[in-house]
Amino acid sequence: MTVEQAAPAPGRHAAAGLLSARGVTMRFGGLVAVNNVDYDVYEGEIVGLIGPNGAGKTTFFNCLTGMYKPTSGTVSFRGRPLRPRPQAVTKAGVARTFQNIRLFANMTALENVMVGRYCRTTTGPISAILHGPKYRREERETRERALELLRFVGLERSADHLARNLPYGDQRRLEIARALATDPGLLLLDEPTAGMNPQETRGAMELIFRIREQGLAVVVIEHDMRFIFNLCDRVTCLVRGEKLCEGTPESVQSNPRVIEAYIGTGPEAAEGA
Ligand SMILES: Nc1ncnc2c1ncn2[C@@H]1O[C@H](COP(=O)(O)OP(=O)(O)OP(=O)(O)O)[C@@H](O)[C@H]1O
Repeated sequence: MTVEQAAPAPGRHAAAGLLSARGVTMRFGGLVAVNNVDYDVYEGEIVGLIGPNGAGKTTFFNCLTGMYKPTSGTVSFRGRPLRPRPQAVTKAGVARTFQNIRLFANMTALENVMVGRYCRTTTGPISAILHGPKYRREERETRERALELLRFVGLERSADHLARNLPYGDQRRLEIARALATDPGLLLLDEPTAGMNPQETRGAMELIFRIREQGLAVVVIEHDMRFIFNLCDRVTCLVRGEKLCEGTPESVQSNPRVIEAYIGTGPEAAEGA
């Protein structure tokens, strides 16, 4: 498959790449879910990853975040190779949310965000067990930061509510707050508006813009094309595990190969594209 690649907007990519994937391939037995994908994300941009069902988007996210060890290829972040282990990737500064929300259902919203924060705390096991001064200070700071993040995503009033009792859209926001608690430089969102009503979707877009204002880069997988094209600086389209094209929302939206890839996957997608 030939990849059509739009030239980057002048000046936009003068900065060094934040995340860089080269030749990433993921096979499941005989199925090649991701095939030799090169991918770059630059500081402070919002990029979209689109493609019909089964195109390999989530598998690619899993390769970027250490959930899967790619069959071949490399991923680096801030110029350093990323070890394909979720914890190592999080510590390096890449956070993600999941297509199917993965919160601790029986913990409060605040506790969920605090859990995200623990990858940045340094209290050793002895101090934690004895609740020593260092533990208490870190616990207080963790709590304050978690509250700040709940405010940032608009959930401050739900801090003490159990995650499972939150409305669906709020659960998605909570997942984002928990991801932000790890202090990432790059946030990967897998279908952040799935199941949301139009008002919640507008809220999610506004939240992603505010996350970028904090200096983060964001990659978004979405089936809602209007959302993607209104939100993103750049869009990449995957089809059958391969990169079909990449460029500005306008160029991708009007690309006949993208439209063709969506036709046959359902009227909704074709209409959206
Ligand atoms: N763990 C796995 N084992 C075997 N096959 C898998 C596995 N995960 C994904 N696949 C297959 O890899 C292909 C890509 O799936 P993936 O979920 O990455 O696509 P997607 O673009 O995210 O799809 P969707 O938009 O429907 O979420 C599909 O054919 C899927 O069935």
